[in-house]
Amino acid sequence: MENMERENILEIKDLDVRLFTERGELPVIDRLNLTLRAGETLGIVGESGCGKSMLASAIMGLVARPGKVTGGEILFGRDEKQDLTKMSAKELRRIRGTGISMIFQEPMTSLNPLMSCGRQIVETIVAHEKIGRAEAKARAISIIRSVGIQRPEKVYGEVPAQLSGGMRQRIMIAMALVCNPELLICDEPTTALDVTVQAQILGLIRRLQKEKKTSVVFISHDMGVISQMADRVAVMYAGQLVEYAQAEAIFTRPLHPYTQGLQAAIPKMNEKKDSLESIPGNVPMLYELPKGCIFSPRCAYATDRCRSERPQIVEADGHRVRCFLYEQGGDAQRREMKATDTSETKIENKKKIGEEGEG
Ligand SMILES: Nc1ncnc2c1ncn2[C@@H]1O[C@H](COP(=O)(O)OP(=O)(O)OP(=O)(O)O)[C@@H](O)[C@H]1O
Repeated sequence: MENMERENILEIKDLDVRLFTERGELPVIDRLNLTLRAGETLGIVGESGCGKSMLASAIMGLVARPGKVTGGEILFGRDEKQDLTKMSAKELRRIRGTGISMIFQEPMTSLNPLMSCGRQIVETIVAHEKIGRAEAKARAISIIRSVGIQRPEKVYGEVPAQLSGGMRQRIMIAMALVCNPELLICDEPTTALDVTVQAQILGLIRRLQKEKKTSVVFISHDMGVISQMADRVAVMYAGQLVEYAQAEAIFTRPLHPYTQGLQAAIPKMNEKKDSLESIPGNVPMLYELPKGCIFSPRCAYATDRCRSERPQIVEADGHRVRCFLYEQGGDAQRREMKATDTSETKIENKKKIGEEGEG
């Protein structure tokens, strides 16, 4: 299989990030292990507060107080990997833009409202490359065109406020990709957009990723969106990895009860509800994590053991999953009952991928 031959571009090993607060040291990311293969998309999914954005910050070297990386490694690169957690601020600045770049939910947080879109792209290029301004301008116009904007010369001279939300997101994608980074991190890039524009932007990211062979970490709370983007999926819950597998496996046979709940909520996600109707309750606060399995208070299958003991990650059916149901010698019947086939949901979601167009 082609996938098996690909090298890793990112290896996260035993990553620990803590928040140093008045309530003590809180494990916002707890011994996380993940890998991303070059050219693939790793989807990170979980409800609000699960630590997804903190993970993005850790990869970008942007964890700020009260947060701190307290352990583990984030190895980045093809042949000789460098540990991003050990880099100086100067080295990280160099890597951001050319090695790794990021797009956010709200383009206005990273675009300068006073500077024309074209000029912002030119400034990004000249900050990272030895290149004349005329050449940088030609490249800026070309990348504006390549993100599906039909009048690039006009948009070049416009400030972000003159553009629609979808167009602004396209400009942010252009800025993120103009220096051909190896890795693109997308943190909820379409959450603020309406469904049609969302489909166009997802299509655009997929097309550019294929053309440029970029590796992508794609973060979303929405399993429907993840199903359209990811080759491999990591499900996070309150700072812990609870399931990790090929997307196909996650969507056809989700193992963890939390993943199954996220899956069941797909049709309701677009209603922007704060909680999942299919899973009662909320993600626990980091200062009051349950003693046993952190998902046990919301889990229909929780036993006394789940409420008193923390499960470790186990390999089951080609997945990694953090649940006692899938331990060697675990309850085979319950296991069978849980791993329901949800391939129909997946097929429905594949159908949602929209045509690209200016939005
Ligand atoms: N500066 C901070 N001070 C205190 N708590 C924080 C801080 N930053 C993050 N947290 C807490 O860390 C946890 C993880 O936050 P994070 O933003 O990474 O989650 P998320 O899954 O990305 O959710 P969202 O989609 O809402 O951003 C949350 O419980 C959040 O309240």
